[in-house]
Amino acid sequence: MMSNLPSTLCVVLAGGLGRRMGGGDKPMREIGGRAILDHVIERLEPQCDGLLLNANGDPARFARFRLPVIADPVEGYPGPLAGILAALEWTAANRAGVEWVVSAAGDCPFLPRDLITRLQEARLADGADLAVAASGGQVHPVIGLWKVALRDELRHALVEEDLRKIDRWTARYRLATVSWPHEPVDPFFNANTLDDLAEAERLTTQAD
Ligand SMILES: Nc1nc2c(ncn2[C@@H]2O[C@H](COP(=O)(O)OP(=O)(O)OP(=O)(O)O)[C@@H](O)[C@H]2O)c(=O)[nH]1
Ligand SMILES: [Mg+2]
Repeated sequence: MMSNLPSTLCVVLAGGLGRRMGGGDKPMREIGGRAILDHVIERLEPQCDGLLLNANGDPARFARFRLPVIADPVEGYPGPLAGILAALEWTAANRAGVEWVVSAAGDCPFLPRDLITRLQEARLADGADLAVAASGGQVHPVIGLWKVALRDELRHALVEEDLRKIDRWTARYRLATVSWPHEPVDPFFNANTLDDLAEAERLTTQAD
């Protein structure tokens, strides 16, 4: 990262089933002639010290992105916390010294270009363990800054306690919340349905 903030990896969460869109990989759906994942990578790559892709099934379908593809380390599609756990455990095993991971959803084509800086700065300013993003008065806990050292506690919560909701896990820690303006385009707009894809196509001309 081009600052004096701590080294931070980024994980793109693409581990969901995309049921509201009829299944398949939402990040591979196209907007403006490119996969949503291309938009996500273009926005995140300059901000971080390495990108990971969390996805289940055959990693070969993502080969052209040339990213490490890491599967959920727990079975049964328990939700985005599984992808966050995958990233924290991968980072601990493969990138010694990196203490922070930012997660972003793979269906968000307009992510802020200052996402990591602002999450890290808020976390430091508040003396927090974690930070999450918000816009338009809504918190988006899938987009957050996570401490690698909390991986065992997260694994315990997921596996032993069957905890699923991100909010229920973050409530256990000191949490910073960082808001972004949602005009002209909500940077956390996410494409969940085919109608959302059409909406994203319209918004792409207005996004920065
Ligand atoms: N690793 C992992 N990520 C998940 C899981 N479920 C959802 N996600 C991710 O969490 C983010 C937000 O989830 P949704 O927008 O609901 O995506 P989804 O679950 O694929 O879609 P629906 O089935 O329509 O709800 C997306 O980036 C998903 O890829 C899961 O079980 N494992
Ligand atoms: Mg979504």
